[in-house]
Amino acid sequence: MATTNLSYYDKATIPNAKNFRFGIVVSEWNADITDNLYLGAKQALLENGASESNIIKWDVPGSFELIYGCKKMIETQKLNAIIAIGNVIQGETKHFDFVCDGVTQGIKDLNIKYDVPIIFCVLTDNNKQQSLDRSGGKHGNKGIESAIAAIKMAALREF
Ligand SMILES: Nc1c(NC[C@H](O)[C@H](O)[C@H](O)CO)[nH]c(=O)[nH]c1=O
Ligand SMILES: CC(=O)[C@@H](O)COP(=O)(O)O
Repeated sequence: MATTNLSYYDKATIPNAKNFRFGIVVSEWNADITDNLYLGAKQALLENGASESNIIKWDVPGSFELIYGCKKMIETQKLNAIIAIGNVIQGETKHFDFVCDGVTQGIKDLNIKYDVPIIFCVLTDNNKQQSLDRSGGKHGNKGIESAIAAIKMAALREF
């Protein structure tokens, strides 16, 4: 089993985020899951020095819209890193595959095109329980993991 605890990190190894400005784009699909991912990410940013006023949150309808939301945020806001938050759960059809692949490729492309790191905080799960387990459940909160990645990448971007 590849899953590790998504929330554990050594605070002593994390750069201070006090001078960084973060964007968080959150999908409204499966909002009970994405809200917990967002709260985990925001709390981790604040615990590592970020100011509440330096965390900009936008909502989009679904994970596929994370692509445009992140693009627009980069083009209109002065940010050090962005966290893209979504939760895609397998349904009856292949739509899951296309949404997951589309948002993955889209966010990858934005990371190549622009000089603002976008962290992939999209849970792509077989069922709801897997989503619950990874948004504050037995496997931790991927929002926390993503916030730490955002801080580290914002620091790397300063080089
Ligand atoms: N089924 C899920 C979706 N589907 C909606 C798409 O993301 C998109 O909003 C729609 O195709 C219109 O462009 N989105 C999720 O985030 N999670 C799902 O489980
Ligand atoms: C993963 C999704 O996009 C979701 O809408 C799948 O629903 P379904 O495949 O049952 O239509």
